[in-house]
Amino acid sequence: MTLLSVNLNAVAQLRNRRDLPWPSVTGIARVVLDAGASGITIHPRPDQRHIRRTDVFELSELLRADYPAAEFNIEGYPSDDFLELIEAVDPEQVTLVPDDPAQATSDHGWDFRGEADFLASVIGKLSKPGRRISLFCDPDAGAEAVAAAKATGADRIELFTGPYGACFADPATADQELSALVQTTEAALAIGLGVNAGHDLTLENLPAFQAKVRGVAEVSIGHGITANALLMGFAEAVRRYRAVLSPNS
Ligand SMILES: CC(=O)[C@@H](O)[C@H](O)COP(=O)(O)O
Ligand SMILES: NCC(=O)COP(=O)(O)O
Repeated sequence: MTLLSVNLNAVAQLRNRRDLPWPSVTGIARVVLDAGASGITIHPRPDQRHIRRTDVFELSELLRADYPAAEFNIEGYPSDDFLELIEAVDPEQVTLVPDDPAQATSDHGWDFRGEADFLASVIGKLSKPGRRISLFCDPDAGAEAVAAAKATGADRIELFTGPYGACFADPATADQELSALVQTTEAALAIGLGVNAGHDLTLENLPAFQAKVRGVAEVSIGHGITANALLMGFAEAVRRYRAVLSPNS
């Protein structure tokens, strides 16, 4: 079974359009956990364009108080501020991503060999019982790279599925991407490194991914699931507004 962690970055970004508290990030967290998601993912970025520092603490309190079995997964570049946030919030999973502060979104995995000493030192600081460390990983990283990832002390890699999502409409290219993802996954699992996956996974591209890339422990999905939720929810919202405007029609 592959667990679903719902990324709430997009919900926070929608909320941030106005100086208003809705859509509520903790409110949507409740909805997705009540619906069976196994955890919540956030990627607080330095400019707080979506998840704000206050969201991180509010989500942590919610999970601790009402959803103790849910996993809190915090993603980000291991800056001093990020490490201090992790220390304060103490999530079950930390996913380290090699993003620079100005980056629009995550678009590549770590260079495990080039950054080996840095990653080992960060993981040494972050590791503790009950916390998992995952490293964002290029889909075609291959066996040598995942061995280097394992040597840093990480528990898992997170496969960057953006390139697969981007080429899904072209079956031949998507098949090549899936083969690369399978090879990287098998190499990781063979040496005892767990595998997560995420970025641009959708209801359309997830079935083929799930059928071919076996052994993935968790997927984190945000943008696609938020788009689906809007589409699936707009009709009911319109009906309710119309009922207020024309109660007897
Ligand atoms: C690490 C990763 O895969 C990203 O999907 C990230 O969490 C998304 O960040 P944005 O929501 O800021 O694009
Ligand atoms: N780690 C990937 C993630 O959390 C969600 O990415 P996306 O579905 O918003 O592209």
